[in-house]
Amino acid sequence: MRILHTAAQDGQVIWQQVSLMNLDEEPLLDLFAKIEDAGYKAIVLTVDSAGDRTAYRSRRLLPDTSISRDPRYTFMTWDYYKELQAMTPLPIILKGIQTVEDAQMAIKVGAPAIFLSNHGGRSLDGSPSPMEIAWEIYQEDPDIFKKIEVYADGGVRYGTDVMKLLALGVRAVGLGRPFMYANLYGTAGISRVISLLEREVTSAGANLGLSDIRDIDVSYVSPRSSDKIQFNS
Ligand SMILES: Cc1cc2nc3c(=O)[nH]c(=O)nc-3n(C[C@H](O)[C@H](O)[C@H](O)COP(=O)(O)O)c2cc1C
Repeated sequence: MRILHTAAQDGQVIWQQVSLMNLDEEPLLDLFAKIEDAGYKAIVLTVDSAGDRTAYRSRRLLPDTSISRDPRYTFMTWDYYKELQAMTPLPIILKGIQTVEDAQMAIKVGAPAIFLSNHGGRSLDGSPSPMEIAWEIYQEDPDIFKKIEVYADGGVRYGTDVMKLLALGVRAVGLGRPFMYANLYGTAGISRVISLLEREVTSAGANLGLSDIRDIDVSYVSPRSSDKIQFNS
């Protein structure tokens, strides 16, 4: 944890993801104190994934490394979230929000931000992608995007995925496996992913007639069917 933070560039904001499984290793207050001391700016708490991860494809190829989740996951409630938030001055961002109702509850309990995520589909096959969740939120309660910071990850592969999520009101997106796979080529691989994405986002923005990415809004996208979104051009 400390090593990662030491590697951060000046001004780079780093968050620490935690699962309740970490409780097996150390008491929560100690864990939170370590995260605070190391200089992280937020804690990202995984609130779903109560069961074992499924990781379907790797299970067919690799030895079974599944671990039973801590049974305390079943006690993950909104009240428990409030207790956790009271233990640290750092904002605790809820990761794994998949419905408009849970996004509304997050606002109600005063969460600073939420992460729409299905963990890249590794936890529960068939769970909605962040694009589908963001679209559901936009249709049913678009003010959510104004009331709370909404981030998203899972299946973001192209610049156009980034743009569609931002158009719906998501503030920032995350990518998992593209960076993991690129890391096989070390710094060069990571730089390549960043430059590809940068180019894709820039050219999608230009083709949409945007001069500043901050001007993107929902008028730039429309539904093709209930679960697919296309650009308006
Ligand atoms: C090997 C691997 C391990 C992961 N471990 C965790 C984890 O411990 N906790 C968590 O919240 N998400 C975990 N994730 C999910 C990522 O944080 C992220 O949500 C996901 O990879 C985003 O989807 P993408 O890979 O399609 O971009 C893991 C993902 C991968 C590929």
